[in-house]
Amino acid sequence: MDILQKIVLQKTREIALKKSLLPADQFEKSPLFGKAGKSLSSALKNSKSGIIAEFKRRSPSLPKINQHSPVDQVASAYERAGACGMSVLTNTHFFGGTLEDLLLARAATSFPVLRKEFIIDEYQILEARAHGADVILLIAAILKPEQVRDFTRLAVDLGMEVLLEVHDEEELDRAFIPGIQMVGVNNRNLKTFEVNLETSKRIAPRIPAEVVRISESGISRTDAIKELREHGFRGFLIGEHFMSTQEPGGRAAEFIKSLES
Ligand SMILES: O=C(O)c1ccccc1NCC(=O)[C@H](O)[C@H](O)COP(=O)(O)O
Repeated sequence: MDILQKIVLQKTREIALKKSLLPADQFEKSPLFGKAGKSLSSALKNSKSGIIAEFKRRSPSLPKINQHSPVDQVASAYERAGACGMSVLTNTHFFGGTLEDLLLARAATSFPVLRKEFIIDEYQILEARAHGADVILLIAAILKPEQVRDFTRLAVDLGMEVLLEVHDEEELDRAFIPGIQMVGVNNRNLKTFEVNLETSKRIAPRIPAEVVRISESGISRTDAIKELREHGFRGFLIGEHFMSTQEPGGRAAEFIKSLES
């Protein structure tokens, strides 16, 4: 079983339990539920940096990244640093994140916030909105095309945007549908955990021109961003490079400043 299969198995059990404890209609009671979401795709189109900074405590490829930095402080420091949005891992079992992290990041900032989760059920989309997400991630590798279509429709109806994540051309061709605002190419091979930015460059020409291109994972050099921009990328999702210090916001600020020079 590969890591995505393991994650999906665990998520399936978790969602069944959650549904029995808290029915989905309860999410409508959240004060955040009816609020209009903030557009990450517009922020990226108008941004100089294009940086989406991630809050990530640990991961299957790196068991200890940052156990101590408080999410609200990191979130506001990322915003001050000039990031145009933030990604919050809410997956507890494999990444040590929580839905409370998402709420705290939302409350501490006014830029768009992405819920980074392995979404396999509409329940999680309602949950995302109730906890202040502006964007959800849909991972092509774990979804059928009809799920991508239905989940996109629901997210858009709730005022959110969708970032469709792909690892190769086949996933893109199978899962992309008009209405998706952003496509993210994940440079991490989830079978070996190796990262290779060539993956983004190879897939870029296949992404429809009107869609915002985001390169995800393994980015730690400003030169890499300059190269990826030449391939039409407008967004750059960075987790480990910022979080593997006690001052993630400070590292993001330095990085963004050196991008501008
Ligand atoms: O990061 C992992 O080990 C991982 C393993 C299995 C599924 C997803 C995984 N990562 C999620 C992400 O997409 C990254 O957190 C994100 O792109 C940032 O990557 P990085 O800058 O390399 O931390």
